[in-house]
Amino acid sequence: MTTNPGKFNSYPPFFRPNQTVDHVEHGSKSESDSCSDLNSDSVPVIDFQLMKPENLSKICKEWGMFRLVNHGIPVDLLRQLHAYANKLFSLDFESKQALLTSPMLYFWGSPALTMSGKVQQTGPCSQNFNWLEGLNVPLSKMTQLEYQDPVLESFRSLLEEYGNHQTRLAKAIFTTMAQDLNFPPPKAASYLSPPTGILRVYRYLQCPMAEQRWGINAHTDSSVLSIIYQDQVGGLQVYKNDKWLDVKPIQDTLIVNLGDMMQAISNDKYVSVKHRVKVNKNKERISMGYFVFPHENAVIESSKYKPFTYADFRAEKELDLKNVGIKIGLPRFRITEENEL
Ligand SMILES: O=C(O)CCC(=O)C(=O)O
Ligand SMILES: [Fe+2]
Repeated sequence: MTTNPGKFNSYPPFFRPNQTVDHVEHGSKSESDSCSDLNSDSVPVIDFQLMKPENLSKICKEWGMFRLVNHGIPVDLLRQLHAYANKLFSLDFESKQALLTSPMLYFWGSPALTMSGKVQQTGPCSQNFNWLEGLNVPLSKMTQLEYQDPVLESFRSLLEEYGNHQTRLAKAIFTTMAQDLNFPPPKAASYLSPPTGILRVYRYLQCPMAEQRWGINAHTDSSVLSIIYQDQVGGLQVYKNDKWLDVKPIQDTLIVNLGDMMQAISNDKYVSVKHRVKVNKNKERISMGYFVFPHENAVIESSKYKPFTYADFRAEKELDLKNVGIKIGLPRFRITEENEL
């Protein structure tokens, strides 16, 4: 493999090849790697222009995810965003730390951030690091600032445009789901709150021991909906029929994942899909995801869960990450016979 010697200056020191040699022997991926017989072409596809409750219903119940085509996000916008993300991530690590601060915040090692934007360490062991770096971009704050740096300002304005498209898609998809689930309109309005929308731009780093590390470990998203653009490198997998299935990159398509909040508000009719991201020995991967949540204080009422708000869910998740090292998520709120007694 020929690598540009300066290239690893852009990596957080922990992930530079000479730094990681001594982690090789320790630990391995703990999640089962049995892969699905399903062909990755079996990922369901929804045409945004033809979306109807009856097309979405079965897919949301059985898969909790789908590929979205005909979404109307200009291909040129996706290309430009990818190019800018690549340019910014290629800066020296120290420059990224200095330049990319709140509200467009640079982080690395885990996608789990606290409310104040710190990475939540999930235990003392370096094996728990995810092989990624990212930018956390709260959309509500993107219209209120103007960067002096021209590259950053162009990126900000492209992200704002991308965020507007993603918000348009999320509203339309959620409205169609709300029709399928027969939500009364006021409930539907509190369960999807566009001002909570955030973007996550990730660069998954080249990893010399790709077989032993994860880009992101298996998880479900906490969101109502997540909409992901991935480049052509690949690595995203979803869990279906007890096996892992590759979600093959297909140019200019998006991946929609249903999150935990969607599962809860649908009273478990829909599922929050388990997924993970593999890393690559020779290539970096860029993805740009949008995540949207319920209104913070909207009480989620259903027969399967104790009434709770997204704020309760987030607080519980932060505690579990700190104390148990993993997100427990919905089971914390589910009514079990034990809870009922
Ligand atoms: O990068 C991806 O394709 C998925 C990212 C993801 O699962 C997440 O941020 O929750
Ligand atoms: Fe995810």
